[in-house]
Amino acid sequence: MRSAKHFNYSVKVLGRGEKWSGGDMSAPGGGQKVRLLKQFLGEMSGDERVILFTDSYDALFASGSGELLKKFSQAGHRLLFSSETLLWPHRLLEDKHPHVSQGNRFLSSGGFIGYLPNVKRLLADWSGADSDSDQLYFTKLYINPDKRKSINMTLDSRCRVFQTLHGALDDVVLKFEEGRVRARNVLYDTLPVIVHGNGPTKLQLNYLGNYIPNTWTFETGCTVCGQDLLPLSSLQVRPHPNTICLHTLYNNTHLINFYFFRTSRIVTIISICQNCDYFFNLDIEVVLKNKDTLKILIEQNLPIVAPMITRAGRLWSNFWGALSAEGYYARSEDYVDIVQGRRQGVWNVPYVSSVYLMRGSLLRSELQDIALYNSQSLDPDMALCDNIRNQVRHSQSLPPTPCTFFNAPFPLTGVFMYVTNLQMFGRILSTENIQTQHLHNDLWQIFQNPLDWEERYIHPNYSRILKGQLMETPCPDVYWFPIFSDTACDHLVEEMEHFGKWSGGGNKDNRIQGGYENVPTVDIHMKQVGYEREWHKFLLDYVAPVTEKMYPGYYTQFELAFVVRYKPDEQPSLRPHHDASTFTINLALNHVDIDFQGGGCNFIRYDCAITSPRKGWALMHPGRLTHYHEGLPTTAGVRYIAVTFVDP
Ligand SMILES: O=C(O)CCC(=O)C(=O)O
Ligand SMILES: [Fe+2]
Repeated sequence: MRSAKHFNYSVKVLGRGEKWSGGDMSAPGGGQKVRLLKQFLGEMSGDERVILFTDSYDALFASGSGELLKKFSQAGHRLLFSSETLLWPHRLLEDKHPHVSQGNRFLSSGGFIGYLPNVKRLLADWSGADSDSDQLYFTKLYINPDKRKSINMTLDSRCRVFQTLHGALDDVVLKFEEGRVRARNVLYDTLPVIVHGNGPTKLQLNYLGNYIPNTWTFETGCTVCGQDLLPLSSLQVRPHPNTICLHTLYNNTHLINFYFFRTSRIVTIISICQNCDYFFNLDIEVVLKNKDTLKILIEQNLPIVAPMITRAGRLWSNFWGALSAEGYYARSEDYVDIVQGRRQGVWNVPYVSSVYLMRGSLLRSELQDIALYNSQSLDPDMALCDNIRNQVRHSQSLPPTPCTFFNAPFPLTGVFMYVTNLQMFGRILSTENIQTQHLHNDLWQIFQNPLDWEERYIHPNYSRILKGQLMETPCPDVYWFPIFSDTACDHLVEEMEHFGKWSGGGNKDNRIQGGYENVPTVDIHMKQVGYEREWHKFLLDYVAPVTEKMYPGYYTQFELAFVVRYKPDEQPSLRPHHDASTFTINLALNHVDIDFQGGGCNFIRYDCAITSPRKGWALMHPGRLTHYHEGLPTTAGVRYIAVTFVDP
């Protein structure tokens, strides 16, 4: 309808509101269309009147009536039929088909254009049942030389007017023209006027419909995305729509619950959605960054719409642009452009997951009687989309229009699913290799979900350091900069306390090479809690850029990293010493005056002490020779630091 309106076709829909009894594509049928058309044309007169008939729910217009009539007249016959590559329902009739010099040899009943008297002649002999095959009826007339001649019919073999997609998927591509898009048949080098997604090609038609005739073009972007919006202000009955959110937002500490939530959703959705306006599904692996997401989705006013979210820096997203023959993921030609935002719009796609808004009314009508997430063979998300694609969408009633064009109903219209990338909405977490054995498992997520890790654990002012701001030099060649967030400090301390195997602070230490520690502290090595790889990654990604600024030429290859605990009644201080390092990173994990009294690091040669260490800030200083140093006594509370010896 959108494409018809675009070209100002006036549309008469035949059989609207009537029960369809013409079959469901699983077997020959369609006779109802012929009966309806014959009935309708009975009252019509005019020898030079041209009638275009097309199937309706799976067709779209790529050009206007001027081109249509011109091509019809060029065909040199009074009735022009759509053609297709496949012969059905009776393959034995093949020999009877006239040969064509180029193009499809077989008739397709889904579309034709002709003068009224010829169309009437075509329909004159019909006395079949609604469930009889229209395809067979028309085909028999066509292969009968006398009938063919008297009706003066021919086939549009090279798809100049009608493009059927079944059997021709590889031959039809999008052709972008200035401000408009057409389909191009690359086999016959033609630009069809009507594209018909006959047979199992509905998803391909949806794909083409995302562009044709001007839905999205390079010049205009999306031209329909702002149409038929539902302003939130129009929802006046209740101040807030009765949206149901089954899943909590990712809270960073309970990644693993994702699995639990997934199964619970399948059970609860059916019982909970009795009278909601919308069903909003939000899986636990979704990180929404756009606080207007729900508003935007509601306003988009579509049966099912998902905000596009992606895995940071990857091509992974929560939609598929195409399906493979087996119903699994396939990459559409535009997938990468959509994921990377080079094409922005609201896209009709065969699969969405993780986060989407569904109209509540859908659950009470089209989707009422099905177990949404159930399937014999598919996982719950795929089952949902499969079920949705295969449901009937009750079309909205259209105003009556003058009848120059005909159209027929069909049963399986499918509920459309859309994904919008008009705005940035958020990300999907990677849920692979989730560690569960630690107290703060998210600390370990630096590899899997680096962006989320950074947001949570890196100091908000860290980026200013890289811009050359905020760096302090409290003592000669000692640099001081923010790096860890409060949460990072807390989690690391809590993780260590949870682990609990603090060293005794004695010289004997079989955790290190040689088994002897010259300057022992009460500590736990990163390695002991399985955090060595992650700590190294943290050093590489966040410390090395600072190091390379201050001490150029040194890579961060750490020898030893550990968390030290100072307590008045345990080990309160550390005697003057050199570190076993070229330089050292000394990261304060808690607050002086709040968590402890005293403490700090004193550089003896310079008589320079940092006595007010800041939580989350790191000291970076040479380890030997010039920077002989000591840990000052902690007089109350507990002081924690994370120390890394770097020795490239
Ligand atoms: O207490 C401090 O800040 C100094 C710690 C230290 O020098 C070390 O652990 O090697
Ligand atoms: Fe030291």
